[in-house]
Amino acid sequence: MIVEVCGLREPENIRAVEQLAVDRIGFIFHPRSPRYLPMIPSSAGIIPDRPVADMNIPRSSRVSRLGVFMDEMPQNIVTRVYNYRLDAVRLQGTETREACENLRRTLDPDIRPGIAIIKGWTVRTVADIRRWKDYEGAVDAFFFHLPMATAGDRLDLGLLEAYDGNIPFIIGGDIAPEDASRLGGLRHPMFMGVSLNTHFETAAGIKDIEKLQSFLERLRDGRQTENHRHADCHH
Ligand SMILES: O=C(O)c1ccccc1N[C@@H]1O[C@H](COP(=O)(O)O)[C@@H](O)[C@H]1O
Repeated sequence: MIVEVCGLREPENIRAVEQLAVDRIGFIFHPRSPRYLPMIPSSAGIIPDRPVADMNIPRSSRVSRLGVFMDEMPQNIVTRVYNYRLDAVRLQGTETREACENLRRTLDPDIRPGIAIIKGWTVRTVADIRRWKDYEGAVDAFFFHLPMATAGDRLDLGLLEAYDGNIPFIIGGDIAPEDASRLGGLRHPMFMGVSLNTHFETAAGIKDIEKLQSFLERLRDGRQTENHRHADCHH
């Protein structure tokens, strides 16, 4: 299972998160988000926008980088992929299958060979889950933004049983520290990982390293317990 921490913006905090056992960090390029990572606009659009200077930090060789976009213009996505050396792009607006395919053709191989294209949307019903078919063959993974369920059963993981696609998915949306053991025990053949964000912050865009660390430990424990349980069932 991969762990993605999304919505970072400060270099020191990015370095600290990259020291943890996480697999991917994510930047939000949606201007209305409090976690928005701005670019320095180019002079009259003659040269491409540049990243803010202090974001020009060395890349971790172990932790990959994701950019999150919502109905963004393709040329802006391309500039950010190049400037922030992104390995994956998540489209979380109303982008169509054709938009995903066109973006991949623009980026791969010229700008970023092998870039991962992820389509995300909010999943509230089984019909929402079934929308995966619209993107079959066009994307590398899905991001399902899950709603909160009833009190006591915080995150509604039950909906995921309706997913019968062959493309891996990541889940996110209100995942909190107390969800670690349940997520560690989640078994679905296409379940790829979790995306953590707002419940692991000290302020918008600043991640709480201790909270993340303790979540990662509990996730690993939940995983081990589930693996033992699974092994016992098969003996
Ligand atoms: O975090 C934001 O501000 C944001 C804004 C616009 C699009 C996506 C955004 N966040 C992504 O959504 C998921 C779920 O976040 P949360 O756990 O509900 O806070 C997260 O993985 C971010 O990638």
